[in-house]
Amino acid sequence: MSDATYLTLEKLTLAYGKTAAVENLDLSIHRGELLALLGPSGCGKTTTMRSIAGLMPVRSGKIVLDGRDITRVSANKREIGLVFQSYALFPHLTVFENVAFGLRLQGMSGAALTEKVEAGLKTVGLSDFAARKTPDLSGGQQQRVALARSLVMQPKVLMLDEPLSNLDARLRLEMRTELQRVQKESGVTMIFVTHDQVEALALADRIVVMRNGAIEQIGTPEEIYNQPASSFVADFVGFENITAVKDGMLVGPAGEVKASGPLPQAAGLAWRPRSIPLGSGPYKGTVRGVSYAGSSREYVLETPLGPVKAEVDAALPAYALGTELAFDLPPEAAAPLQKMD
Ligand SMILES: Nc1ncnc2c1ncn2[C@@H]1O[C@H](COP(=O)(O)OP(=O)(O)OP(=O)(O)O)[C@@H](O)[C@H]1O
Repeated sequence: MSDATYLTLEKLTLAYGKTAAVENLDLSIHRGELLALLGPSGCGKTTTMRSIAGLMPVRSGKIVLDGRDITRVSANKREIGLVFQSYALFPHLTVFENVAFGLRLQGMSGAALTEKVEAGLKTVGLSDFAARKTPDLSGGQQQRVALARSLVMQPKVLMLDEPLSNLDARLRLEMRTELQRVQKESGVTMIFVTHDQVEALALADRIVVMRNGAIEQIGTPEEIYNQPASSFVADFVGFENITAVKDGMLVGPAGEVKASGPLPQAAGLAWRPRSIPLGSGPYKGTVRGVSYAGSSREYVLETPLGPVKAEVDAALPAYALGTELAFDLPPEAAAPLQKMD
C-alpha cells in the first residue's frame, strides 16, 4: 500500500429525489488499500459505493480515480469492479465461462483468455472447479467465482457489498482470510461495505465509520477499536458503558456520580465491560443480570448512573442476582470521547 491518494471523493452529495443520502463526504483512499465502509443500516454505505461504481448519479462534488475525474464517466468505463452480495453468477455457465465472461466481451479469446481465466481461478483457489456449473458450488466457492470474475478484469478498484454476509459462520472466517490473501497478492485496491464491526476490524487496513450519510471517524482497526472519537463509534465497537463528563462528575442516563480520579479533557468516557472492576471501588450497584459466556461472566448492575455492564473471569466466584456490589469506573481505564450524542 502506498501513501499516495488513489481514489478521492470530494464534497460528495448523493440524493434520492429530494432526500440526501450522503452529504459533503470527503474521503481519500490509497492505492492497494483494503478499506471498509462500516455503519448501521441506512447510513449511506451502499449509496456511496454505488456512486463510486457509477451506478448512482452524483448530485454535487467530485470523484477522482488515479488522477482522472470520473464523476460523469459511465460505469463501464470506470475500471471499477463490483462484487454483489448475491454474486449474480450465470447458472447455466461453467465456472470457467463465468470468469471468462467479461474478458470475452472485451474481445479476448484463445490462449490469452485461457491463461487469464486460469490465473484468476488459481488466485481464488478454484483451479479444480473450472468445468463445474455454478449452482453445484458451495456459497463460499460461488463467492470465489464472483471474486475471480472481477479480478481478471484488472479493475483499478474492486468494491464488495457485504461480501461475507451470505456465508455461514465457519465459511465466513475462511473467506475473511481468503479475501485478505487475494487482496494482498493481487495488490488491488478494495473497498468493502459492511455493518459488521468484527468483519471490518478483522479485514480492513482502514475503517470508515459512517452515520447518517456522513463520516463519523476514519482510522485503522486499532484506532477505531481502542480510541473511538465519539459515543456513537464507542457504542458500535462494544464500549457498553458510556458517560458524559461535566465539572468532575460522570453523567449517566439515570444520574451522576463524582469521578473516582482525575478526568482527561473529553466530552465523555467509555469503558468496555471488562474494564469495570467489581467488588471494590467507590460506587455501589445491585446485580440485576448475570450471563455466563464460557471464560467470563457478564453482570448488569443497577446503579445511580443507570445500568453498568461488567465482565469478570468465570473462574471467580459468581454473584447472585440482587447482590449489592462495590464497583469503580476508573477514568484512567476509559477511552476519552471527543463527541457525545
Ligand atoms: N432507492 C432508494 N430510494 C430512496 N431512498 C433510498 C433508496 N436507497 C436508499 N435510500 C435511502 O438512502 C439512505 C442510505 O441508504 P443506503 O442503502 O446507502 O444505506 P446502507 O448504509 O447501505 O444500508 P444497508 O446496510 O441497509 O444496506 C437511507 O436513508 C435509505 O433509506
